[in-house]
Amino acid sequence: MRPFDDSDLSRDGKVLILAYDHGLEHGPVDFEDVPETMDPERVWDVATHDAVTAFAVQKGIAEAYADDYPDVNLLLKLNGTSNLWMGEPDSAVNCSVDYAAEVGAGAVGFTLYGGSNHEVEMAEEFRDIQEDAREHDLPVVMWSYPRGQGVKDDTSPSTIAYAARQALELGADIAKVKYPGSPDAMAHAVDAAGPTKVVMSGGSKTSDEAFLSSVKDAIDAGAVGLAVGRNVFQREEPEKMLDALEAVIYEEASVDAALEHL
Ligand SMILES: O=P(O)(O)OC[C@H]1O[C@](O)(COP(=O)(O)O)[C@@H](O)[C@@H]1O
Repeated sequence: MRPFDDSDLSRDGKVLILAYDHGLEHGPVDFEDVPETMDPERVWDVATHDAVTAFAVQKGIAEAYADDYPDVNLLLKLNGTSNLWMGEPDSAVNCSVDYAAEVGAGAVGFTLYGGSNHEVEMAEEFRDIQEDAREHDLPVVMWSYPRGQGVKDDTSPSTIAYAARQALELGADIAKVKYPGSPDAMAHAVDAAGPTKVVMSGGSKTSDEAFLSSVKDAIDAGAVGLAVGRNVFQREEPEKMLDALEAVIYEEASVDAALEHL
């Protein structure tokens, strides 16, 4: 397993990945609340905040802007699907690890839909990516999202523990999982992941307090941090939410103290 240290994805052993692949995964509808976020440059600017340890984007967004943001740690997502796809969950590999390294990535990301009819092919694709990433010494983040025919409840404690374990078994350095609803269930997922670190997925935009409380619970349960998109960039003042997350994730602040940043 690749050493998890302060040189790449983490700050003081903690992680805050700002995700901005929504234009592909969900479409421009995700930018309607704050229309300026349609412009990738606006969100690259947000990603320069000290709290952000990596910025997750697709290849096209990386190619167009990465050179202008040398201080942003680029996490290149290597597969993705649009919401227009109506089949069983699947995600097309659209970038190689070699090309990610060429574009300047400090880490790579891959979505695996465990339980989908396409799980076998996706796991095989991940094998190549994981081994190529080792060659390049790039950490691998798995968006481990059980989904599809084999999955009844994609956020149940047992499903999320399985998602975390699947990331370990297949060789990911970090498992990005949905919050399973309680600190105990998150702690169980963290146990299941063993040496693979766990980050919580942000999800759709919620109230400041509900969102920060779930982040706090996840950190207290042993998650190393968060991979978040909408709960940051769909706010009018995303930097203030990053200030609040910085307090919760790196400074062990209470939710009430963090809320003062907003
Ligand atoms: O597949 P879903 O659940 O719609 O969400 C996928 C999105 O969620 C993320 O994993 C995290 O972003 P959010 O914090 O906005 O949920 C993105 O990288 C991705 O675009």
